[in-house]
Amino acid sequence: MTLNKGDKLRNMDKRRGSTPFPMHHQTLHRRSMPVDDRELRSSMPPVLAGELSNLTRCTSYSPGEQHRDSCVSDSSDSVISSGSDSDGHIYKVVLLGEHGVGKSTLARIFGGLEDTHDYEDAGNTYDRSIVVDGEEANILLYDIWEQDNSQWLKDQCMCMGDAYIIVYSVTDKSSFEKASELRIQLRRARQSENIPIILVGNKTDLVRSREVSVDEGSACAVVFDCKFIETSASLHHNVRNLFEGIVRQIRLRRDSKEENARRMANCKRRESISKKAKRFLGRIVARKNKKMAFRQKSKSCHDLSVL
Ligand SMILES: Nc1nc2c(ncn2[C@@H]2O[C@H](COP(=O)(O)OP(=O)(O)OP(=O)(O)O)[C@@H](O)[C@H]2O)c(=O)[nH]1
Repeated sequence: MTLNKGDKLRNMDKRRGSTPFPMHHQTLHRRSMPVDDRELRSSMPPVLAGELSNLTRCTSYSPGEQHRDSCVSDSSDSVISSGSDSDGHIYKVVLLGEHGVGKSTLARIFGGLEDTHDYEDAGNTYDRSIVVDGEEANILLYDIWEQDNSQWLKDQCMCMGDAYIIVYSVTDKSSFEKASELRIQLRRARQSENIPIILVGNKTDLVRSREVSVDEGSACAVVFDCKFIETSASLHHNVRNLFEGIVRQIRLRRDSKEENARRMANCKRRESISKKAKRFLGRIVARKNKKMAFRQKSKSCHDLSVL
């Protein structure tokens, strides 16, 4: 039986119900293209307009699906604009990385579509509202990076994000090297900005095929001044921490010190006694280990809740 697009989307809605994200991660709606691309199209070389059409396949919404166009459809929210929605907390997060490292798998988990094999309709931009530290944040996650894209489109990707997730596979050394290159490109493109970036070593479940160690990953993060986490999209390990972490990193840079301190205090209040004890012991051990200055710094790249 052939399903029409509406049926497929309704099915996806059902799958979204089984998302591994916790209940408080409410899905508002999913969009498969950057919001309003008219501005972008008018400013681009004609030959690239077709390329953008492929890139941003537009998906219609199923009738019951909640719409939020009032927040997102005006032209100020085009692909290339960024930062206009900080008050509404719509954060544009862009996935970067070599082919096959797991970007789309991570994105689908985030979008609640991890069970779908209908990649044609899965789209490449996901819009979710998640609650982090007791406050809601809206994330637009762009899974549109392709090595084969034109330089112009790559440049757009480098400019449009409020935050970046650079993914490599721990089973593929060359993807790790590519991740470093991407970090350098990003630094060049956004020189004066302090953009949140998380380096992600994915596919940790493939233990026997590992080519990049945790230490190599964190050392790279320290050198490139970004955060670091290892994930297994297949096992859903650390995926939630990754997306919560990116929200925290954005907030730490965007919001006032007072606001972040208040959040921190709230979090600590909610922390269990065992977590508090762990943190306390961690601090004592770190203080005693004076020779570990580098290690301490590299450890902090694992903590996605601090700068
Ligand atoms: N074992 C394992 N496989 C994974 C993991 N994440 C993704 N994969 C698999 O790796 C393959 C590539 O994953 P994708 O999500 O398509 O990778 P991508 O980075 O989006 O690739 P491109 O679209 O080519 O850029 C797929 O077969 C996934 O099922 C993981 O954590 N563990």
